[in-house]
Amino acid sequence: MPVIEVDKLFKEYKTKNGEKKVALNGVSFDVHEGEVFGLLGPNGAGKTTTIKILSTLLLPTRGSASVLGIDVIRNGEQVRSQINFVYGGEKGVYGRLTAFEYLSYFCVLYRIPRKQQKLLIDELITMVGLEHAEGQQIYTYSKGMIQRLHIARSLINDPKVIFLDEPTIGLDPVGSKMLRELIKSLSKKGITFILTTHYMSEADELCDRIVFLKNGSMSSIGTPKQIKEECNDLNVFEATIQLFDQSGLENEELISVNDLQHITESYKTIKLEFKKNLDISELENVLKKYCQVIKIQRKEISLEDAYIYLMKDVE
Ligand SMILES: Nc1ncnc2c1ncn2[C@@H]1O[C@H](COP(=O)(O)OP(=O)(O)OP(=O)(O)O)[C@@H](O)[C@H]1O
Repeated sequence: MPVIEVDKLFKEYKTKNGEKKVALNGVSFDVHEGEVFGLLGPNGAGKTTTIKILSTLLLPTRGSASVLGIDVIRNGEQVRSQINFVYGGEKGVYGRLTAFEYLSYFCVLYRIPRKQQKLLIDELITMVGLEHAEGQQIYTYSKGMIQRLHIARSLINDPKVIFLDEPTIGLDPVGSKMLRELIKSLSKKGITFILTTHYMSEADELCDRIVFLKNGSMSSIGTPKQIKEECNDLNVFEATIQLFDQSGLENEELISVNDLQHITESYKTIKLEFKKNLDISELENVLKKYCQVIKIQRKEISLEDAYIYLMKDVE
């Protein structure tokens, strides 16, 4: 049985001036035990609304959803004891407490018996790699360390499902990497993660499956590989060129130039997208009208390429 079942979820908000805003328009998906499942899409696509409904913070207008077979609408309290969540850039830490004191406070809130608290906190602190900083006040922590502390906090009630809303926002590459490794190791232990992120390389590395939301509806669902394969009429090349007619190249109808990145003053590497299935020599002939071609190669489609391609008509 899936850990999460979402069936035709529909959510309509009423805005302050009385207008109606459809945030979710019939979203359905299942998530399985130990999966890292990504909700991806542009601002306003409905990701946070989905997470809020599944974590019982918001009721849908129509549709149904369950976590571990428990209905989130009728039995929210039972669901809450089985889940937890971490929001990216979360402030709610008490800087003057140490990590140990902070987690002790939450142990009390979660009614963990006093005798078990120390053992549990030590275990969690080790799990998230903060044992060297356990006695330090939290205001001395880096953002990455704070985010790992939030993960430790989210594990206190032994949740089966954890919701992560942009967990690596504002973290440096090393902090992000450590957090991703932590999420992967916890998912191997059977915890299911529902994650939102705007970082496509992160989703590609971390997520077993992904759903792309677009204006409240599902546009694609599958493994990152399956989603990239959906874009089979997208051709991406990378070329190193010496440009003599920039505006000509920018206006060339056959090519869409994604990225104009300086390598040296005279050479540029550009990423090119084609709708038509040109081969490399045909592409080179088009480019030669505007530049000298030093090197050209076909690139594998990244999840970001797929995202931009699949989301291109979002308002
Ligand atoms: N409380 C609210 N009242 C009215 N409209 C809302 C409310 N909350 C969200 N919305 C609208 O619902 C839509 C979906 O919002 P949601 O926050 O779920 O998107 P999101 O995909 O999480 O976006 P982001 O990437 O910016 O976090 C948006 O158009 C948003 O403006």
